Amino acid sequence: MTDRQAFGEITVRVAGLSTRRGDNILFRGLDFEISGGEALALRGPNGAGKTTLLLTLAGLIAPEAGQITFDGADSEGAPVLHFCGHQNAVKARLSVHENLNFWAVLNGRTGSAVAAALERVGLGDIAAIDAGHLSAGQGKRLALARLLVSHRPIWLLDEPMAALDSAGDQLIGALLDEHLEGGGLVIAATHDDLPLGDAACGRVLRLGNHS
Ligand SMILES: Nc1ncnc2c1ncn2[C@@H]1O[C@H](COP(=O)(O)OP(=O)(O)OP(=O)(O)O)[C@@H](O)[C@H]1O
Repeated sequence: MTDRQAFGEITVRVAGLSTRRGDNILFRGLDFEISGGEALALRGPNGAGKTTLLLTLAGLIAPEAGQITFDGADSEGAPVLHFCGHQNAVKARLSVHENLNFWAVLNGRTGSAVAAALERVGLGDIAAIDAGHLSAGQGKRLALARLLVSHRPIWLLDEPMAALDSAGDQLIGALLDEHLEGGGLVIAATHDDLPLGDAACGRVLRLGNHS
């Protein structure tokens, strides 16, 4: 582990994974492996199963068959992953600061302070307003700030660049690069290229018949 690494070695191994939604098996016999320092972009047409795969990896949908293992995960059972869905999980009547503080309490204050995380994502000046007033891109920035307040090595991100402006794309690129440099890993459903730096290890997994 180098000085820059925040996490120990971790590998996600997926073997023979099949997941059903309704009557349809969306993917069958899926095998892949991803380790700390790598980012895997899930690509494919609408309905291909990208979100479903993220939900399955997060343990929110039971697979039809196959195994998912997190090698190197803390044997004490400390949470290893963040799941950021395409809905931002924002409570409209709480302030921006209160929303993020809720997640810090729930997930553990193992990363940046709430105020620092809000500054980092560009919401420091509007921390006191009700989150219901946020624009779509600001809501996405608030969701991304959750990644910063609790240190977890595995980030599962659904459309992380959705609604972000070009500065927001640069922000997510910087956050991803730092996370990978620290030994974390990222699996992201996306229709666009992840804005990774040149040094980052980006891979692509295509889902669906038309990809
Ligand atoms: N609860 C459900 N019951 C039945 N089918 C479902 C359910 N949830 C999702 N599906 C179907 O599963 C398929 C995969 O959906 P999913 O959201 O994983 O696709 P996606 O690749 O993320 O798509 P997009 O690019 O549009 O976000 C879709 O055809 C969807 O209609």
